[in-house]
Amino acid sequence: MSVTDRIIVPLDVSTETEAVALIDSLPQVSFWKVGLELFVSTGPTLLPMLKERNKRIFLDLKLHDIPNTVAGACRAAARYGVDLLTIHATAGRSALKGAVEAVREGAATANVEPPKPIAITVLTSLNSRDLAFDLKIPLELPEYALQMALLAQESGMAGAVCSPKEVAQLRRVCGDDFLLVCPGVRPTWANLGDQRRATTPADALKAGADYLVIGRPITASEDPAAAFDRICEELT
Ligand SMILES: O=C(O)c1cc(=O)[nH]c(=O)n1[C@@H]1O[C@H](COP(=O)(O)O)[C@@H](O)[C@H]1O
Repeated sequence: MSVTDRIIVPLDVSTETEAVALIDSLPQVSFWKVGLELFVSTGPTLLPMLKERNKRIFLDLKLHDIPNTVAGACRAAARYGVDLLTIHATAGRSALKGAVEAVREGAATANVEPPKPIAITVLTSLNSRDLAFDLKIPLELPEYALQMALLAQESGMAGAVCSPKEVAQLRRVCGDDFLLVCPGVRPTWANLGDQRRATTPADALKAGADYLVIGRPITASEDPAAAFDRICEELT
């Protein structure tokens, strides 16, 4: 897979017009993420357009609820024919196992390929202090991220979303077939924003990430296409 195809760009905007403008300005992007801001604002309206343009779609709904509700949402999301779908690992084993089953059922009713269900381990906006003092989790952050990834793997999930700081360890323990998607990625020339456990794109790929999610360094740039190309050049 080329470096270009390993970068997922999030459509973190709130209108269809802004989303289409971004997609038009970045024809070289093959994998787009539709997340909470756009989905809550516009629903699934952008998905058919992305599919018509042969783009892959990461539907990042970060589902976190009781098993019955997660399964219902997974069944519905799978009908859109998207490629990746996120569920929080902390929804628990039953919800994760149910999600795996539900995406197959939903996709079958729409006669499309099921999305790969992937689990959020620990959001990249959190640091060790947040985990210990606010969330009261008595494990070191990398160990907790690993345990969440293992829970996802045992539940039959296709992969996990993790920080590039933890990806090497997850790759070592979970093996090569477990999909690892890393947001919280920053070129040296970009602002960190609210990301707390970031590395450069090169370090994230070297450490074993399959895909990188890179947003604002590209989308908030005055010239998104130039920023995207610069990241690809730095990776080759
Ligand atoms: O699931 C995600 O994609 C995600 C998980 C996570 O732990 N951290 C994280 O930043 N993300 C998403 O990745 C994108 C990062 O965007 P930037 O910080 O602008 O590069 C956003 O769309 C987030 O919703």
